[in-house]
Amino acid sequence: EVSITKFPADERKIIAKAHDKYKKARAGIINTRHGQIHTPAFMPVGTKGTVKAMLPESVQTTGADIILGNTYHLMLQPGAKRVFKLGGLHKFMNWSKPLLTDSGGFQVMSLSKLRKITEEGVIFNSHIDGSKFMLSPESSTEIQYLLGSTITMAFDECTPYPSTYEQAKSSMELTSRWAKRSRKAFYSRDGYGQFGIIQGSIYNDLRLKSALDLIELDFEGYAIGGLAVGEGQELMFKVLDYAPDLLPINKPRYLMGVGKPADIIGAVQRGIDMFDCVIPTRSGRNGQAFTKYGVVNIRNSKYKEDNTPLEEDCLCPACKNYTKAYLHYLVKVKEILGAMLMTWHNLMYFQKLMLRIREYIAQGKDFDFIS
Ligand SMILES: Nc1cc(N)c2c(=O)[nH][nH]c(=O)c2c1
Ligand SMILES: [Zn+2]
Repeated sequence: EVSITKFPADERKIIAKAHDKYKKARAGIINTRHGQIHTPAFMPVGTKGTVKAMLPESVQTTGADIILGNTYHLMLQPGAKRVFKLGGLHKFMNWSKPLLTDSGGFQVMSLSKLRKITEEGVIFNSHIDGSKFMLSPESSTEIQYLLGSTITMAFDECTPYPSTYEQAKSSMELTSRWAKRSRKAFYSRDGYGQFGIIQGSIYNDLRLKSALDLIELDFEGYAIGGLAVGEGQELMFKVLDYAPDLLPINKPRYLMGVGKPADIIGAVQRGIDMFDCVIPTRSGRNGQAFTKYGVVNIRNSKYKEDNTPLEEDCLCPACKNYTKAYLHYLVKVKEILGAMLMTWHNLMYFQKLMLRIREYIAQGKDFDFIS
């Protein structure tokens, strides 16, 4: 069963003693068929069955307990049936720990050129060769089963921002109907779980209705969708000031697509347990390193003769064995090693941040740090 195991009662009392602002923060363990997930957790994005520029064993050294795979990409290439025949995504990509796959709906809307939303599902043309596909609650759930996902996401419609109340209402109602069909199509097994995704945009009554609809389906966990879609941090936090409280306290809460360190800290303070974002990997490949001194744009010429590491106390290979001057050079000349080292550092930075947050919560200490 995918369940969140909270700290023993006396440690919970410590958390409760923490400053009000932190009272909703919680640290725990999600137990799954592929191992434990220590929360709050950050999931590196492994879009096409690989965390770009990283070996899976390198991802493991950063401290990641779980990575995310994208159903849309994997269903197009190499195809879910082929991955199943080859032993599933864990074996295919040599990652034995938990895997969460998204439902594919979000990426269909952002990547495929031609698509049509119907009650049945989304009909779309592959962005690769234009061939026609249909993604529905049933087919998305089956594809994720064939991939062997530890945590399957229900098929939803991500309500765009901004949306009128009426638009958000009808989109949320579609997500509720699709959630019911996704839940029916899910093959329930010990140690595997399916998460529902609540919508409702910035409207609290719609968020409540969405939560009530999905709680009825008794998912193993719940995601908050429709955020990190351009609304900005202030509005996102305004929704997070109440939305996590609408969800079962004993089940994991996953904020999709978030985010920068400050976003993560603010969301943990509001009761979120899980995160995924391309920022550490994508920005690493683009030459941006997250450090305790702030973001370092390594392409800046001021680093071309800087013989110091990105962070003197970081244990990643980039910091242990190389200098900013070398990273500057590699990224400038577009050497693959540059992308590898910058990605490795950023993933290590994000996992260190999550580890520190978990420690501070367990000790009932305030954690406003973002370094
Ligand atoms: N920011 C977001 C990122 C995401 N991957 C998703 C998603 O996959 N589904 N639904 C969502 O609402 C959503 C929001
Ligand atoms: Zn480092």
